[in-house]
Amino acid sequence: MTNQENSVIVVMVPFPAQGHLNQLLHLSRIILSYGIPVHYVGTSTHNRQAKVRVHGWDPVAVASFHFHDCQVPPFASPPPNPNAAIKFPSHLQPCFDACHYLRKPVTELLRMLSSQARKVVIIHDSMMGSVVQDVGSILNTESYAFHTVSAFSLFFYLWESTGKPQVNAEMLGENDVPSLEGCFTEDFLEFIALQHRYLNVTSGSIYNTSKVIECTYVELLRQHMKEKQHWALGPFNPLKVPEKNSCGSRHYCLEWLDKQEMNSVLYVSFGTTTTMGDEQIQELAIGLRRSNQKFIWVLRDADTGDVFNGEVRRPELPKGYQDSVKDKGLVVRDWAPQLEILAHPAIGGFVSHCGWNSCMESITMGVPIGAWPVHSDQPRNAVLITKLLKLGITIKDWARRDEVVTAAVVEDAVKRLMASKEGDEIRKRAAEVSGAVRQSVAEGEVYRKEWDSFITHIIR
Ligand SMILES: O=c1ccn([C@@H]2O[C@H](COP(=O)(O)OP(=O)(O)O[C@H]3O[C@H](CO)[C@@H](O)[C@H](O)[C@H]3O)[C@@H](O)[C@H]2O)c(=O)[nH]1
Repeated sequence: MTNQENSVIVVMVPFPAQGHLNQLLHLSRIILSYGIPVHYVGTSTHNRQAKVRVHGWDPVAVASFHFHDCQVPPFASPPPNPNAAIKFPSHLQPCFDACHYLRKPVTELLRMLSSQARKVVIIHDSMMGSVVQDVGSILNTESYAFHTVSAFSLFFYLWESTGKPQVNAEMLGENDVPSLEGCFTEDFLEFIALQHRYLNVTSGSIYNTSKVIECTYVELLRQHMKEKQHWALGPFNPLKVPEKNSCGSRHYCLEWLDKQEMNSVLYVSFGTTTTMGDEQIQELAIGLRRSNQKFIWVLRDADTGDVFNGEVRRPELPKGYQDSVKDKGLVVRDWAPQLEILAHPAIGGFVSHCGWNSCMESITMGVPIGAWPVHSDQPRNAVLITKLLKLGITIKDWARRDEVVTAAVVEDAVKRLMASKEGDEIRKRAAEVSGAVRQSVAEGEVYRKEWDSFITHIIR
């Protein structure tokens, strides 16, 4: 056998939305560090999106992955609706539905790779089950589902959808778990159910979480799916970010942060799938100003299905706002280097929608969260962060999700988080938990053990 025929290769099949593309790209970097070649498969648009938005490590490193650009028929890429009753980004559904066309090219690629290697290991987003449904018919292949959400929210989703079977462990926090009402559109719930039907053909499940923070829920998932192997391989995001990018430059907001005192700046960002209505933007703007705290606010609409084409709405701020917060606040309208911002010592708090990437990035960087969930798994992540891990406070109460969060609520919450004894205590705890997660990455500790077990398993 040649070296190549004797080799194991990994193929990543991500779901085409930033919070998903990003996690499998981070995972690719770690797998490559074990000397295992990584192939990353998607539409040309989404591969390009993943590459241009690499964060926390040198984008030049992506040249080491094999990207496969698949062609799919053009899909509609409408703008988001800021006034929709359910805030789930339903404008992305045509893009999600277009994944259907990836089944054929992905199967062809897997057949081709399986003839060249001893084993092909497919790691696919759990939302891409239908795309990799032919894996069972291809020699030398095995597949693993990657779940992009917290073990906490995934466990409760699976547990509820299978009629709440008896579990052995104590059900920590069950009474605090909000229902899924208002979290998804019907179309997307159907989409999830369809994709989950293919989970039974996978050999195991991978999570971007750490046992340091979610041991109970990883264990509950293990009990719930006893026939599968489970690995908590997070955090995927780097723990140490480079000072400068490969061109030697830094984003202007990092330069601004350099001039601020430690823990003195609040970071406000709602990820890539949130679009706020004008009234909510006005209230948030006024509340931030009245809090009298320094802030960086990333004010963008949700991504569209194709982020490189189409009109982008520029949400309106109150008249003269930017001048009125000069020296105190920065409003960033474009892509912000979030991981680098959270890693900066001047950041002392994060107003977040609680997307799982943002939660993991904030936890690893030791930044407490003001939780403002908007849709999907976010209300449950908010409970995990505020009630179970005690790493933040609630800003938007999910029970009152249909109401605008007023400037007075924003002002009060920002002061609590940034300028109160309560905030200082949560910051101290956030630093301790971040330290424990970092410690877990050391030789012989829990993160290494999970990785050693996973790599030994896939190269066997
Ligand atoms: O200007 C920006 C905006 C975002 N980000 C990054 O984009 C990612 C956003 O991911 P996340 O925080 O998870 O939010 P969403 O984009 O909303 O993620 C979707 O996907 C996640 C994973 O499934 C879910 O947990 C969320 O609820 C879902 O909305 C993070 O890595 C951020 O660091 C930037 O770097 N700069």
